[in-house]
Amino acid sequence: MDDIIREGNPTLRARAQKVTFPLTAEIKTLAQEMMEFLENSQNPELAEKYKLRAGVGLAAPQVDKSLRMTAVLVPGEEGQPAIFKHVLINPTILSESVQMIALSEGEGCLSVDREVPGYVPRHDKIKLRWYDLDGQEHIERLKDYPAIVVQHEIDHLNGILFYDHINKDNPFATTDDMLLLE
Ligand SMILES: Cc1nc(NNC(=O)[C@H](CC2CCCC2)CN(O)CO)c(F)c(N2CCN3CCOC[C@@H]3C2)n1
Ligand code: NI
Repeated sequence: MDDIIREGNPTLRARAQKVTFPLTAEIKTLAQEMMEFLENSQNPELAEKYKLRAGVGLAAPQVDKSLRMTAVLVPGEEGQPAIFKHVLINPTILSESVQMIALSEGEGCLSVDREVPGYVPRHDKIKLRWYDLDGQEHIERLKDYPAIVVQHEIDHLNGILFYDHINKDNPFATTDDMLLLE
């Protein structure tokens, strides 16, 4: 897994390019490496051994590839299958709920080496369309945690970082109907 780029690298603020099919071998390899990184980062032994920060998502721009591709690995309970494990190519949010939600702990980012406290308001439900490595179209409705992760990743494809959404005047401001996810 090549190095993850940090704030200041212009690639993080660029709009990533759509991926064209058929995928090159290079892009297929990149997709596999991104998912492998997430798997390793969620394995306590490997994360320790390779000094990896844990991740549930990784977007291609974070490894300096300005492509509309992201790997997402939202684990299930111990020993259960993952809740959402996909490489999303050219993902699009087709619709989004009025209902907003935020992680009560705020968010972090593997490309941001500092704590930025505050709620990151996101849509609680999204209807997501993406293409898989074989070019097959998928459409799924996501809610709560998986929806939050996917929105964080799609933001990266549009040059948006999580703290862009934090209220400058009151980082922990909540609208009365905003859900908080523990
Ligand atoms: C919420 C969380 N964020 C972790 N890190 N940040 C990330 O993933 C960034 C993306 C997430 C930040 C908020 C929404 C998306 C990476 N990003 O920058 C990509 O754009 C975690 F690591 C984590 N978990 C819970 C599940 N646990 C399973 C066992 O292994 C440890 C793992 C820890 N939950
Ligand atoms: Ni991130």
